[in-house]
Amino acid sequence: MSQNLDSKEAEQQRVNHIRSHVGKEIDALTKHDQKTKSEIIQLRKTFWEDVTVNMDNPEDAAESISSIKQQSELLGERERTHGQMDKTIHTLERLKGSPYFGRIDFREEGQDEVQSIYLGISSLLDEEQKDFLIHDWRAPISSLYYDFAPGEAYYTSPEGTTEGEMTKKRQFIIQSGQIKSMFDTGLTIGDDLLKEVLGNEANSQMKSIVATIQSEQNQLIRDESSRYLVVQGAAGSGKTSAALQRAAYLLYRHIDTLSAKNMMLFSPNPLFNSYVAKVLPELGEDNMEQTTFLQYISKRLGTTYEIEDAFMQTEKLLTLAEGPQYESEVSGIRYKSSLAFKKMIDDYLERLSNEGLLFKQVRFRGEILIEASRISAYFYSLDRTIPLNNRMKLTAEWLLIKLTRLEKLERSNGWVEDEIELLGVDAYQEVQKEYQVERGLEEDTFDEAKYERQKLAEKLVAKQFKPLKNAVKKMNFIHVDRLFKNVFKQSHSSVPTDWNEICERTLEQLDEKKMLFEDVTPYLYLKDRLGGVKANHVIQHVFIDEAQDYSPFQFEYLKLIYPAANMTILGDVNQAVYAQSQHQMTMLDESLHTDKQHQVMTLNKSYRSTKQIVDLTKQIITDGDRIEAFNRKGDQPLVVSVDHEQELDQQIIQEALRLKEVGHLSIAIITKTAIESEELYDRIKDQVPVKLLTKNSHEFERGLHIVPSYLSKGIEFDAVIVHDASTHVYKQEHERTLFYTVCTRAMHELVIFSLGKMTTFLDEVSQDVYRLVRN
Ligand SMILES: Nc1ncnc2c1ncn2[C@@H]1O[C@H](COP(=O)(O)OP(=O)(O)OP(=O)(O)O)[C@@H](O)[C@H]1O
Repeated sequence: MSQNLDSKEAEQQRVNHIRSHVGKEIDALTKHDQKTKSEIIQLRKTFWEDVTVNMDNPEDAAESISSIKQQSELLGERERTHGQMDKTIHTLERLKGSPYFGRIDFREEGQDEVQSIYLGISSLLDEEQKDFLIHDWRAPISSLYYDFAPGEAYYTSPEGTTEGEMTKKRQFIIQSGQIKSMFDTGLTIGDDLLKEVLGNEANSQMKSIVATIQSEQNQLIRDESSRYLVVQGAAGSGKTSAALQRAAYLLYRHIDTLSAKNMMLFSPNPLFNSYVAKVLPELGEDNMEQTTFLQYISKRLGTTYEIEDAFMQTEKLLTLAEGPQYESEVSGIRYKSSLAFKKMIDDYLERLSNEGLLFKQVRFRGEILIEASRISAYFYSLDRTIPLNNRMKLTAEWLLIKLTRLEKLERSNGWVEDEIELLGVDAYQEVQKEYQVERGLEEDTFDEAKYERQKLAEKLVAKQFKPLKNAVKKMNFIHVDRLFKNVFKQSHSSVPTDWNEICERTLEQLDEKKMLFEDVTPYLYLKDRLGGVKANHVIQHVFIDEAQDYSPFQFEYLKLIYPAANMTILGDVNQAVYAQSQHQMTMLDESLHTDKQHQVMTLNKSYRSTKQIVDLTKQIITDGDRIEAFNRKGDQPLVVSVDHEQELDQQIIQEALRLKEVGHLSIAIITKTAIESEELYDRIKDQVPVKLLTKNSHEFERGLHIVPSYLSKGIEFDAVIVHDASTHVYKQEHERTLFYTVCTRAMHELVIFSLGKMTTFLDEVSQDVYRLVRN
C-alpha cells in the first residue's frame, strides 16, 4: 500500500483495508478450525474403534499400547492445532477492532526510502506474505516507538544496531475499526494519550499498557542482559504492568523455547491474582502460572502444621501494643528472615553431616521393622566425602532394598493367611484371570490353589508396604521436625541477644503443631537440604511482585527451588509492610545484587495517582523527593478530622456516596487491620451497599469495598477513603510504609479521615497539598 497517508481519511482507508484483510483471514481460519473441530469430535467418538486392543500375550499387548499411543498422539496434535487456531482467531478479532495504536516513519541510515511502521498487539503480513501491515509491538524495530521522539534514533536486534532517522511519530485511538483520534507527537510517548488513559475510571482488572509504555518501562520490559532483573519502583510507577508486558515480550522473543507454562508469577494475594489475570490474554498470550508464597508453602507443608500466614502475622503485630512482646516477636521474625539465620542452619547441616541426624523408625503393623539407630548407622557408615543429601539418597535406596526383602518375608506371616480369607470375590477373580494368562504360557505345570495363595499374599503385603516405600521415596524417614526443633535447642557460635526468648517461643509453637510464618522458609530449607531439593526445572522465568515483602532467606530459597529460572524481582521498599521487611534487608536490597548476574533498575515516575495525590503521598516517606508525578490533575486530597466514632462512620458513608455520585466506579475504604474492616462493615453494611474484602477474597468488582491495608497492596481504586489515620492507629514508625501504601492506592481522589488527632506522619506533610476539614 503506497499512498500518502498523512490525512485522517487516508489513514482510515488503510484501517479499512486492514480490517477487510483480517476479516478474510478470520473466515479462512474459522473454516479450517471448524474442520479440525469436527475431526476432534470424530476422533473422540471412534477412539476405541480405531485402535486394536488385544492383551492375550505380551506381543499383542505391546501392539495394543502402541496403537492407543498413536491414536492419542493424533488426537493431541489436532487439539493443539485447534487451541492455536482459536488463539490466533481471537488475536485477529482484536486486530479487526483496533489494528494498531502507533506509527513511526523511519529512514535507515544510507537508505532513501522511508518506511512506515504500524504497531499493534500482533504482527500481520500482507496477501503475498511479503510486507508487514502491522508490526508486533515486541519486534526489535518497534522499540523505536517507545524509546525516541522524532529525530535521530536507533534500535538493536540480534543482527546488531540499526541507526537512522525517525521522521514521524503518530498515535492512534482506534475503536471498532474507526479512528477516534490520531495525533502526531514530538515526544517519546505523547502525554495527551497517557493522560487520557490514566484519567479513565479504574477497572476491577488491570489492563495492558502496550500503547503507552514509557521509555524507562521499555528498558525493563526488554532487558535480557542479566539473570536477575531487580526493579525498585515508586508506588504506581508501573512495575506490575511492565512486568506483565515483559512476560509477553519474553514469550515473543523465545517463542520456540519458552511458553507460559515455563513462567511463574509470585503475587501478594489471591485478589491480586485475579486483578492481573486479563493482561496477558489481552496481549494474545496465555496466562502464566500464578501463586502466592503462602499457596506454595501450604502445598509443601501439607497438614501436619497449622501454618500462620503472612496476613495473620501482620494482623497479630498490628494489633499488638507497642512493648516488650512486640519488640521480641519482631526481633525473632527479623532474625529468622536473615542470611545470618540461613548461615546458622548451614553450619548446623555441616555438623549433621558428621553426627546428630535423627531418623524415624520404620514401623509396620505396630512393630518396628527397621530401628532408627540402624538407619543412622548405615548413613554414617557411608563415605563422608559424599555430600549429605546424596548420602541420604543412598540411604533411601538401601531402605527400599531392605523393605523389599522384608516384604517377601512378611508374606508367610500368619496375619496374611487370615486376611486372605476375608478378601472379596473381586480379588480372587483378578488372580484367577492372571492365572489363566500365565498358565496359557507355561502349560500345565501350575498348581492353581498354591498359585492363588501366593499371588494373593504378594498383593496383600505389597499393598500394605506401598505407603512405607512411598514414605521412604519422599524421604519421610528423616526426622525433620525434631531436627528443626534442635536448631533451637543447640548452642551456636553466634546468636542474637534475645536468642533464648526466640527459641522458647518457637519451640512452644512447634510443640503445639503450629508453624509461625517466619519459620516456614527455614523449615523447608532444612528439609530440602536434607532430603534433596524439590527443584522445579520446568520454570524458566520467575516474576516476583511486591518483592519488598520477601526476605533475603526467601530469595535464597526461591533460587534453590527454581534452579533453572531467571527472575524479575519488582518492589518498593517504601511499601514494606511485613515485619520481616521493615527496616530490614529485603530481597530488593542492592547489596544482594552486586554481581554480574544482577541488573538493578529504578522507576521514579508515578502514573497511578493524580499529581495532587502524589504531592501528598511522596511527603509521607523519607526519600519521597525522588518521586515524580505524571502531570495529571485532580482535586487536592481531603483530610477530615472528627471527634466521635459514630460521626466518623456517618461521614465516611456520606463521603462514599459523594464519590459514587461524582462518577467513581471503584471506591475503597481502607482500614489498618482486618478486625477494623470487619467491625466497620458490621456497623455500616445496612446503611450503604458495601462489600468486605478478606484474605480469602479472590475477586472484586466495581463498587464500594472495605479492605484491610495489607490486602490493598498492588491494586488500585478510583477513590480511596482512609478509614482512620489518627495518631493511635498509625502511630509507630514502622507503620509509615503501611500508611504510604494505603494512600497510594488512590487514582483520582483521596480522602483521609481521622478520629481525633492526626497521625504524625501527616505532620511532616506540607499543609499546602491538602484541604483540611475539622468537625
Ligand atoms: N505506561 C503506562 N501507560 C498507561 N498506564 C500506565 C503506564 N504505566 C503505569 N500505568 C498505570 O498506572 C497504574 C499503576 O501501575 P502498576 O500497578 O503497574 O504500578 P506498580 O508500580 O506495580 O504499583 P504499586 O507498587 O503501587 O502497586 C496502573 O493503572 C497502570 O495501568
